[in-house]
Amino acid sequence: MFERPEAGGTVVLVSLDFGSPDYQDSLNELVLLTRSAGFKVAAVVEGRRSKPDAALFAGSGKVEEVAAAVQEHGAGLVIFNHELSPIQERNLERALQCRVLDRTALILDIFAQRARSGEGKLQVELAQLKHYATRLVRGWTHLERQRGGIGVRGGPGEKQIELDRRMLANRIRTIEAKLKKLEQSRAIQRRARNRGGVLSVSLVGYTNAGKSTLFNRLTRAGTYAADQLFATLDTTSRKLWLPEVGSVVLSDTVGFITQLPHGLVAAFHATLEETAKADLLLHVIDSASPNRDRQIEEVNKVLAEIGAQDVPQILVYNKCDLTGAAPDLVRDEYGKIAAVRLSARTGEGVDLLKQALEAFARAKQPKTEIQTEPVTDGME
Ligand SMILES: Nc1nc2c(ncn2[C@@H]2O[C@H](COP(=O)(O)OP(=O)(O)OP(=O)(O)O)[C@@H](O)[C@H]2O)c(=O)[nH]1
Ligand SMILES: [Mg+2]
Repeated sequence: MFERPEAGGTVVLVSLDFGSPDYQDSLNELVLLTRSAGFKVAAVVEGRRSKPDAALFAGSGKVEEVAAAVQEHGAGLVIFNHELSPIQERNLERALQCRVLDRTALILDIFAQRARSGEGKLQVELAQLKHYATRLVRGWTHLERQRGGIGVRGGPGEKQIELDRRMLANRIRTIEAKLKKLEQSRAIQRRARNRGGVLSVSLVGYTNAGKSTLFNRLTRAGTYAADQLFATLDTTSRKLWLPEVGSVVLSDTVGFITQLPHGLVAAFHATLEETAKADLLLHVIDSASPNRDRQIEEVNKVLAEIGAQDVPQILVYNKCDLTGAAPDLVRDEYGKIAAVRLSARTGEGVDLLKQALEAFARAKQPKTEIQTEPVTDGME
């Protein structure tokens, strides 16, 4: 009904507090997401409710307040910090006379802008189609009810929607088949690498933690690093050479975020599976973020969802230039390196991380290959 707003366009954000302790964090994150998508935030309309309104999500007084803000700032888009039902979205667009997006659609929009590789683009398209398909189906049952039940057939609207649904379903199947093929060829590559005994290390972490900056630091590759959420969408892998160990395959991955839409997690499953099969995860943390601990938890939750909870982790407390803490290396009670504090931006502490990788690789080598000294894991 409304055109997709231009990047750089002005938007009004709407965020309602239903009493969740994470409310302020999720609002701050929405502002960052909106900027990352290339929009300017003109106003934030906030409110408090016990539960969403069935028709408009917000109360009608709140919707009037939003409409006034849209008018005042000449906004072309309103973004809700929540999931809207298709009906709420439609009612709101009618009431506000402008395009309305929910949080999921905003994240999908960012993903669509960022995907670079063929596979990444297919994954995003799949997530978008699935998002759209549920809307169409729900819209359809809604129409059906208006027409007086399932018995009434043959209206032109229904035929069109039925056709759209079939086309969508076909496209979804085609994409899924293509993704499956890509996944298989990646599995073959992975097997070849494993046979060669090459260690695989994945950088994981919350979006904006500094994974790509660290990846570049370690490999000197020109991966897109930016102060945006979801700057990286495709898994990039490069070989890194460590003096005592030889080659290591290092992968940069998509960042995690709270309330990542479910369809998206599924869509990126194939890419994230790489992560689950790595020998070691470098869990990169923005130690300067006020939400540091919540973000660590969230990342571990997603790792568990993709079956990577048992892959060994080294925590990388990044951005130590901002916190003022000196680079450092922390061992656990068994002498294994558990965490490294560094700054990917200035490079201080990156040598410690290389040491940690070397120590991990040495400990992981099959015992038969070790001739001179037994593996002690640094235990004494
Ligand atoms: N001060 C400081 N800034 C850093 C450091 N590392 C990264 N940054 C900045 O943090 C922002 C995010 O960095 P990225 O490397 O793109 O983060 P990412 O984890 O790859 O983010 P996504 O790809 O969006 O998940 C950029 O503006 C970086 O310049 C650091 O050690 N110190
Ligand atoms: Mg990145």
